[in-house]
Amino acid sequence: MVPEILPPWLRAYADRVSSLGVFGGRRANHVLVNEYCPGEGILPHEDGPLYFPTVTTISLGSHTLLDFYHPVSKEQPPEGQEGKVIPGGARPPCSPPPSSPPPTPRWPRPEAPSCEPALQTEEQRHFLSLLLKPRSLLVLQEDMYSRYLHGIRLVSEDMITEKVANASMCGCALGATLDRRTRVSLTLRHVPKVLKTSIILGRKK
Ligand SMILES: O=C(O)CCC(=O)C(=O)O
Ligand SMILES: [Fe+2]
Repeated sequence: MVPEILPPWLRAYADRVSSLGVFGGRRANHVLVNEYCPGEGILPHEDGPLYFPTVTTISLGSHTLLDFYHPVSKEQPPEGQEGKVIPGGARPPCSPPPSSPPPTPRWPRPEAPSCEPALQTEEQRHFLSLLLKPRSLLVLQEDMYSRYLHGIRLVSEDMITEKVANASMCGCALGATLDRRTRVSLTLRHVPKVLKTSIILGRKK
C-alpha cells in the first residue's frame, strides 16, 4: 500500500478514533469512504488479514443494518441435519480438546469446530445484525472480525427483528421498519505494512 497524506478533515476523525486506543496505541492510516444510496449494500465478506485485528466505521447520513454470517462450512452436514439451525446458537458437545493444542494461527482464522452442523444458505448463516445509527462508531474486533463475515443487504428499508442485537439500546421496537437514506461510511483502519513512497519512485534518501 502506497501512503498519501490524509486531508485535514479526515485526519481529525482518524486521530479522534485512534485516541480511543482501539488500534493498540497506533494511528489509523487508512480510510475507505463508501456511499450507499437506498437499495445499495455490500455482499457478505471478510476484511482479510491486511487490517487485522481492528476495523472501525463511522456512519453518516443514514442508519444501516450490518449483518453477520457464519462462514460457509466446508463440511457436509450430518445425515438428516442438512440446513438445520441450532436454536440460540447452542452446539452439541464437542469432544474434549487435546492436552496441548497447536498454537492458533493469526491468519487465516481457525476453522469452526467440526461438531458445528453446516449452515449453508445465506439466511441460515445470518445469525446477528447491528443497527448502525448515523454518527455512530462501530469497532469490529476478535471473532466478529476474524471468524464471521459481514455485509449490508441491498434493500431500501430495514426490519427490526430479534436478530438485531442492539435494537433496544437504540430505542427501536421489534417489528419497526426503518427507511434508508443515503449513507456515507468512513471505515478507518490501521495498515501495519505500508510502502515508503521514496522506494516506489526510486528516490534515494
Ligand atoms: O460501509 C460499511 O459500513 C461497511 C463497509 C465494509 O464492510 C468494507 O468496506 O469492507
Ligand atoms: Fe468489510
